[in-house]
Amino acid sequence: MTNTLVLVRHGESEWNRKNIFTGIRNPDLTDKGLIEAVWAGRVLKAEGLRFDIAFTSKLKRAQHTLDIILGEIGGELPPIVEDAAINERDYGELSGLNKDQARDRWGEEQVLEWRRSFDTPPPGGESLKDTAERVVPYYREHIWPHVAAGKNVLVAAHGNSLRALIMSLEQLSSQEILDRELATAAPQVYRLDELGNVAEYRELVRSEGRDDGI
Ligand SMILES: O=C(O)[C@@H](CO)OP(=O)(O)O
Repeated sequence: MTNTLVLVRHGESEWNRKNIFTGIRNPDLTDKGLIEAVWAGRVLKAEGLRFDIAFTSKLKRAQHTLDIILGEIGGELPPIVEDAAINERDYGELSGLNKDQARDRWGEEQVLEWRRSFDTPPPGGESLKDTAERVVPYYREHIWPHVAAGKNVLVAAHGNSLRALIMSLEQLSSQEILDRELATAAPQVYRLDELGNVAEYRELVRSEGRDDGI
């Protein structure tokens, strides 16, 4: 038996648009982010997927994305669990700063290391490793049991909290996760075996200029 777990990063946020480090700050979606979330809901519906339970963070860009997706899929709403354990990685002192200005101040290499290294936290913030240390135990205790019980589970969260989870699911090395980028609102569809190993993985990606309503 394989069970379905879908991970989706929130749609474009106001701070993604402005190129600002966000972390656990709380901007909402842009108009484009809203449309992306609608697209994600429609494409999941077109796949014939319905969800028995959904998880999201305490941040409104992820919650709003989830609400839109579930609304597009329609039918009875599944229970929704909100937990700070799957919040975005805390960017510490970088939160609220423009990414280009941060590069001017600290240099390209330093900023890239804070953004994409595995275990170097930005000042006052969390590394991807720190993020994994809260996301993965939460997944094992609270999310996986539903998948294991044969339920379809949707998780709407954030670029880095999901990268931390994907690293564990796909058993990627700290080197391999560095290049893994998640597009906004592109559902990552996993079929997991009874041990939680990935039996099948597909990313549903938007192609620009589609005119079929999806
Ligand atoms: O600002 C953030 O919180 C994240 C996600 O958008 O940025 P980065 O791409 O640097 O991980």
